Amino acid sequence: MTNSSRQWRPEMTSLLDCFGTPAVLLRADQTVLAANRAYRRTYGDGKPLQGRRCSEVMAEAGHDCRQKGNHCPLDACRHSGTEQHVVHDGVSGSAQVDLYPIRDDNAEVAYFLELLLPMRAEAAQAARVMVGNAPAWRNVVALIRRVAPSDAAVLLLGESGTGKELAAAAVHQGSHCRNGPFVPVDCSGLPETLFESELFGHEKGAFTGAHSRKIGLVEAANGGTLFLDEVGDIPLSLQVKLLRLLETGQFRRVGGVEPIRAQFRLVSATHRPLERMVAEERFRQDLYYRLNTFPIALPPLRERREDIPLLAEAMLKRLPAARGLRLHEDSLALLQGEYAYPGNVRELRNILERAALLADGVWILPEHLSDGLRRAPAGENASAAAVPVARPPVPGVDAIIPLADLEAQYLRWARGNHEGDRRSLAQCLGVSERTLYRKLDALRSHAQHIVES
Ligand SMILES: Nc1ncnc2c1ncn2[C@@H]1O[C@H](COP(=O)(O)OP(=O)(O)OP(=O)(O)O)[C@@H](O)[C@H]1O
Repeated sequence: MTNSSRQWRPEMTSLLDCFGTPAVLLRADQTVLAANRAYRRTYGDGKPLQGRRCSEVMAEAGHDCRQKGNHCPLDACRHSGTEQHVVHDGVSGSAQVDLYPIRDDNAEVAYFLELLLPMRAEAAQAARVMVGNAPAWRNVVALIRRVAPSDAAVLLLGESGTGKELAAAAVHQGSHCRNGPFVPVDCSGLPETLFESELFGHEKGAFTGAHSRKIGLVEAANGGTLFLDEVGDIPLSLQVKLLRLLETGQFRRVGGVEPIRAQFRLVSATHRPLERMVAEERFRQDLYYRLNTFPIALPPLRERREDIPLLAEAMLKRLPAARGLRLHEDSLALLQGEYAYPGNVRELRNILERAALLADGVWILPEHLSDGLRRAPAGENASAAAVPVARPPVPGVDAIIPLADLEAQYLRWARGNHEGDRRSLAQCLGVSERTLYRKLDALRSHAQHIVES
């Protein structure tokens, strides 16, 4: 089915009107096929928008997606054929953009359904830093959104580097304490002798060296969120003191007599198997129940490999050492390969940081990646990545390959990187639109053949 046969039908608009938030049906070349009332009101000044490109409509409404460096979910969806969820910034606020491919009888993507959900600034900020599109990760984000506005104690469970602190900050941002402080406490780094005074503070002269009164972390978290990181590392002897605080909401500074009241949202995290520790009597059961009102398990990176391109892209943008570096497709294949990432997302960030320092040119190449990664087999699904990966327009100059292969590679690159529609791409390539369709069709059936064989 071609774009021209995918015509507007009245039921499309009426179907979209079932959504309360702005919703629009798009063709692959970004033209609007149908838009609901909320979309027309918010972005179109109430005018009909059919046939116009969504990026133009958004730009006129002050949401210039491209200029602001927002990631285009339609491009990503066209490449991957899978739904996309991103956060876009505009002059009048941020919105979560959900994009779904709608398939025809032949399972070909016929249209794209885009839903825009306006977001509070804090929630948008949290979502932006919590990169990921894999179902397991989206589930984490959905649970955070659900629990954040409540008072429930959240327990984040997951291996080191899976994003527990990031998730704790997102709970804080989405809670009614968001204007208060977010106070992380690394429970594994506190020697037993210091635990009480760090947590509860001390009075002047409470012990040798206590030259002045000190406010503890619990008091500092008053009106905000107390994040107990590595809570499974608290020794048994101190667990009872923490339990008392959580049960009474009160504590005493070391050397003090006055009980002090503190109100805070409690979020804890651990990589330890707390349930087993309770069974082995290494962790108090009553404290476990206090902490564990709402558990959220964070998946290890090896169980959400499809997020590696997105994460890598986001990290390369943030790393000062990356200075516009691009990830070569062979490097991405290695990153998405069989490597187990024991250090999870933190390890991925470290790998990219090191690679950025080693790379001289524009590309991060396989030789810039760590040895452990290079020993693991490369992933087969790298080219089906959710994000269009920057790749050189022609293969390495030191290789002579069949012209037909070169043309196919170049076409794939041109299709992924050209900003305009098919007609303008055909013009740039110096061929007719029909020829371009024929060549792209041949590419598609070749890819299909590879998938099926
Ligand atoms: N989904 C994500 N999107 C973007 N960055 C992430 C994501 N998950 C983790 N990171 C980054 O990975 C690093 C480690 O994350 P974080 O400190 O939250 O992990 P953690 O589970 O608390 O680790 P630990 O248990 O060792 O304290 C941070 O730099 C964080 O910004």
